[in-house]
Amino acid sequence: MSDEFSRIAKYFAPLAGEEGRGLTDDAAVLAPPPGRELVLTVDQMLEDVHFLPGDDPALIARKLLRRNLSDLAAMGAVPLGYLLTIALPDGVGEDWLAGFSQGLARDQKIFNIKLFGGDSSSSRGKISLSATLIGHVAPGAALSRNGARAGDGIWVSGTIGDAALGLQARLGRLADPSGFLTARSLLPEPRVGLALAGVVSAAIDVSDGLVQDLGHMCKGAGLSAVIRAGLVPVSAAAAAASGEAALETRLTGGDDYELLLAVPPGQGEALKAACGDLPVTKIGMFQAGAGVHVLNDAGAMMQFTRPGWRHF
Ligand SMILES: Nc1ncnc2c1ncn2[C@@H]1O[C@H](COP(=O)(O)OP(=O)(O)OP(=O)(O)O)[C@@H](O)[C@H]1O
Ligand SMILES: Cc1ncc(C[n+]2csc(CCOP(=O)(O)O)c2C)c(N)n1
Ligand SMILES: [Mg+2]
Ligand SMILES: [Mg+2]
Ligand SMILES: [Mg+2]
Repeated sequence: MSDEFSRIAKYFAPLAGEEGRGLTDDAAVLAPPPGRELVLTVDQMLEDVHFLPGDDPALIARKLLRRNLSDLAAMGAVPLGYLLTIALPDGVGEDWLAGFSQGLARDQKIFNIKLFGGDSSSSRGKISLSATLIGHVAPGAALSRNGARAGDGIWVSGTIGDAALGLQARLGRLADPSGFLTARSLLPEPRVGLALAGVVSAAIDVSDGLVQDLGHMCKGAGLSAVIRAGLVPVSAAAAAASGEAALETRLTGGDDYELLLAVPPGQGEALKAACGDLPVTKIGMFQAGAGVHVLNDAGAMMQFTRPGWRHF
């Protein structure tokens, strides 16, 4: 395999914006857009934790960016660019790097972001990646996950549970004849670009699992949430994987990268207008109290083994 510096020059320098100085300096220099605040977020992707050995490197690259773009979406931020860190074990070849950098290039175009810089290291174990995304918002306009108020509706974008079922399919535990669930697991759709400021009182992206991430909103606001499992939007492919276990996987499995929103009464139509073609669905309400209460179709409280993904 080529060495660190030839890899940077060959695969990463062509992706860099001018802030990255051709990836030939000690750091990047970024002029924030005039009158805007910067929003910074970082998420990692580790082999065997976030992706499977042998997964397509282009899709790994794109999911790495998209997991972070989803956090910018949850903040209501416009993406600018990113820093990339990679640690590769010996054995990872040119093909992998070529595919990985092509994946980055593809999503850089789609989301209008540039590479600012990063760090490269060797790993004695598995592949380790992280991206630090930088975005911007109007001063004071960043959304918060902690701003829900009692009486706000709980709304969610898109469909929930596809990626968690898709991972089960990729592990050979579930049939996915259309490939839809697998695709949702490999390539999430971050909901960037929605004008949610002034419409929602809180926002979070669903990464760990709907129930757990809703729990963060509740804790941050000092409130409880009541949702109906039967209202949580489900894709046709996910609906085909019916049963109690599939429902629990959908509500707690994570990797959705959909937005969970607190929406004041009377703002539902404004939310739909802000989301355009992206479907948004009301699944419950915030109220006084603590914790997340999930009701089944009979109105009984559901219990789950765990509310979502938690690293040990
Ligand atoms: N090691 C760390 N050092 C400093 N801050 C951290 C660390 N890990 C998490 N945080 C901070 O804790 C908060 C919650 O992080 P968390 O990673 O759970 O959020 P998330 O990225 O939305 O979720 P996910 O990682 O599941 O996508 C964020 O403000 C994040 O910056
Ligand atoms: C191989 C493999 N096993 C499990 C999962 C599921 N998974 C891993 S971490 C995580 C939460 C978000 O990550 P983090 O909290 O680190 O940001 C989820 C849902 C996967 N995607 N791939
Ligand atoms: Mg995180
Ligand atoms: Mg998040
Ligand atoms: Mg995240």
